[in-house]
Amino acid sequence: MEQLLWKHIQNVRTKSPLVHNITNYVVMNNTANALLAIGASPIMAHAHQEVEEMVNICQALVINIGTLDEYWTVSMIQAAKAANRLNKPWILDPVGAGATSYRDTTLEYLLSFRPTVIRGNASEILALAKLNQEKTKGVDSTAQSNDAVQAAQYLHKQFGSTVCISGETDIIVAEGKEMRLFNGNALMTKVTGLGCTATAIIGAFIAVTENVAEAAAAAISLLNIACELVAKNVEGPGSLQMHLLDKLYNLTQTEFDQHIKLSA
Ligand SMILES: Nc1ncnc2c1ncn2[C@@H]1O[C@H](COP(=O)(O)OP(=O)(O)O)[C@@H](O)[C@H]1O
Ligand SMILES: Cc1ncsc1CCOP(=O)(O)O
Ligand SMILES: [Mg+2]
Repeated sequence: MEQLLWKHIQNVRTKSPLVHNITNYVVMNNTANALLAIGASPIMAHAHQEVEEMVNICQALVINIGTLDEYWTVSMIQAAKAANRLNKPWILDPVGAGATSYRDTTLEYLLSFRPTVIRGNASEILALAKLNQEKTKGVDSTAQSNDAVQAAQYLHKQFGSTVCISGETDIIVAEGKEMRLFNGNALMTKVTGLGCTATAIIGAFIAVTENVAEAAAAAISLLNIACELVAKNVEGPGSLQMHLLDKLYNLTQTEFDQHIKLSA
């Protein structure tokens, strides 16, 4: 499995897929840079006049509802609809699901276009499956990944999506499959947008990888091993964020093989 995942990483580096992102103001620059660092080609575009055409030329679409507003919601729906019609792989990041009814209504509509992958923290996955009535605190999780496995299975059954629950352990739920990934570093929770970065990177991997669960596992392992290695030599979140781009860019197969921890 580990060798297979490294092959997917190399594939992204050589094929350089065009990844269309409709994401939030907080992370736009960071996620574009992370996509470039792993070898993909990002484009951020949300104008109603061009969204459908953009989905047509890209190899994958990323929709992230972090800083929703009326105009962007329409862009997201146009894009998700087009991806579904054109059979393009697309990933949904339900940032802050359950925090407000506006987010939930928008997410309900987006889910109807059957995202290839859904990636969120445990609170968001729980809210999305409407299995808990508690309010999400905001964009950060108040639950553990394990608590959301049933919710992820429900979402998979309902929408056919591969579901990635992020946290200290990342869990990937797909058809008859549950993978657990144990890389990463707690300092990652102190840098905004690393969940969004995970989502964008998965977007690049589903563009070039047929097996969606493997694509997600390769993407998450790449990000988390890079952070883990960088975290050893940094003083705090600021330098983690900066050095992460370098490590995403130059991570070697030896480093990957020596550090990857998963159960498939
Ligand atoms: N306590 C932790 N230890 C190691 N890695 C973590 C931890 N918490 C989150 N991560 C990693 O940080 C990234 C973002 O996850 P998370 O914080 O759950 O997302 P979000 O930012 O959307 O809430 C994921 O790649 C995840 O594996
Ligand atoms: C803080 C914040 N507010 C709206 S979007 C956003 C970024 C959330 O990023 P992540 O979910 O990756 O931590
Ligand atoms: Mg998030």
